Amino acid sequence: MEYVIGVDLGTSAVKVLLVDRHGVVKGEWTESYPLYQPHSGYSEQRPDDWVEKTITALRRVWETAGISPESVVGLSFSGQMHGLVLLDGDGNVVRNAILWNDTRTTAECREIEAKVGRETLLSIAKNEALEGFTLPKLLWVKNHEPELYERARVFLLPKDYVRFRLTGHMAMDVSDAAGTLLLDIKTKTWSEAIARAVGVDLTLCPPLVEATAFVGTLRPEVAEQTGLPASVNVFAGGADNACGAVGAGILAEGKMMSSIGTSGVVLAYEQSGEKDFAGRVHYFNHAEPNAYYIMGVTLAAGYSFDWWKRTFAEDVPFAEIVQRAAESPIGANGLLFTPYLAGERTPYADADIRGSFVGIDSAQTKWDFARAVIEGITFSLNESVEIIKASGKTIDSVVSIGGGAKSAEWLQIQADIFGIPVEKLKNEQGPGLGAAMIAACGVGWFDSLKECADAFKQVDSIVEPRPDAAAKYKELFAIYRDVYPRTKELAKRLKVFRP
Ligand SMILES: Nc1ncnc2c1ncn2[C@@H]1O[C@H](COP(=O)(O)OP(=O)(O)O)[C@@H](O)[C@H]1O
Ligand SMILES: O=C(CO)[C@@H](O)[C@H](O)COP(=O)(O)O
Repeated sequence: MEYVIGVDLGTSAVKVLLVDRHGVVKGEWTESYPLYQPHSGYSEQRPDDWVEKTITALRRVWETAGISPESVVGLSFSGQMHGLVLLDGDGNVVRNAILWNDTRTTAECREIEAKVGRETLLSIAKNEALEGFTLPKLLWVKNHEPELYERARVFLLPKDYVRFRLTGHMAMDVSDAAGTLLLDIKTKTWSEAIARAVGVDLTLCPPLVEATAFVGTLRPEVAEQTGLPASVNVFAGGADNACGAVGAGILAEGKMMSSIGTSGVVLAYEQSGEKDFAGRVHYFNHAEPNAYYIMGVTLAAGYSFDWWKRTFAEDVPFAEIVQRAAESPIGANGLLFTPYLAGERTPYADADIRGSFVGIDSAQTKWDFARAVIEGITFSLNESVEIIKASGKTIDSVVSIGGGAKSAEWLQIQADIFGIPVEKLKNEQGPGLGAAMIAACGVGWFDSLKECADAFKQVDSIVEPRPDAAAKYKELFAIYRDVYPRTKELAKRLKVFRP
């Protein structure tokens, strides 16, 4: 039997999957690493932690599966998007990576809008200047750490850096480059117009490859450390949401995915790169060549759930929290939560907003608060569902992946709030499965990602929305939507009191 490996470099951990020709996950290994948040709105990681933990996971995944490493024929990647990794001329990291959920770069976003022009930016990069994207981070380093900026010779994104360290191949895949604000989405080339307008030297931008491209094999020392054969075929891989979409079979019009990871994402397939969504949604190149997707992002989805668990129920497993929360009624006995713990992107591009509990009553319990957090995260995702529906797409079902897909109770809440049937997959493994599928196609098991998805994707169940619940959530969603406009100025005034 032959196997492929999918490496998902997430925000909370690197997750490595060993997958056979039938799409069966024969092994998995996860290694976590720290997130550094020295100030409110700051979010950094050490790129060498990613490399160290990925190498450990690559060895443990085949060892614990009890297979011969010689039977691994292909490997690819998915990774957290936008994170800035700056390298010097020797390929050494010059500073910690500034991540996708870091919101320190509001001034740089205004600088990009002033120098490039919002309409020009939207026509080329197809996305608004948002704090989470890479170019604002690059300009922040140029503005605030000029000596580090001077040392930098190239920038990479998280998974591309790990792949560079494992193979020696320096490149960035297009689906991830789409989230930098420097890529011309239609031509899939670095935009000279944007770079020149903001004063960034295009030589900082690495070569571009498609997510499906063969990029080489493992460095001998990496083969030694991982126990994998140096001859393993390595394929570029894609952005985590593009790979999540591949794994969920979002490879045709009308398909939509809901992913509750550290971030929350609602994503829909888009065949054309020529449309104009006026920046209301993210608009990125897909991991499938010459395809695209649109998506809305809740910055603190699983991150809000993590925060609540860490603060109020540290020793209670996630699954038990969700079960206890499900015992609270719809609407959590009159309690609403907004998940703006790290600012927000969709539908409010607001780095200063922070979360709220509204309606706190002395009769409410800890589990009402847990339910309010779960409902608030899902209401936020529903804002993106509504935007995608309003863009004219006909969506007949949504595939749920990530932490929110791990429990029947949260799947039901998604169906009731979205008002759309929710597909639960048998082998839901998030973006890592999409990365494995890229490798499976690359080694010739399938002729296309669509053919692979048809073979690998297995629907376990479809959760239907319950009319009575959906009606109650429609009322609650209207109240939820009133919270942002009524708290955004308060959040700005509270900013001076934040750490
Ligand atoms: N059993 C569970 N039920 C609900 N949510 C969960 C469960 N396990 C983990 N989570 C949530 O899922 C998130 C992790 O999802 P994952 O896709 O692995 O994250 P990432 O890719 O961002 O590292 C965590 O933030 C956590 O809040
Ligand atoms: O910023 C985005 C997408 O624009 C996030 O989706 C990141 O890509 C992080 O993903 P997770 O760690 O939540 O999977």
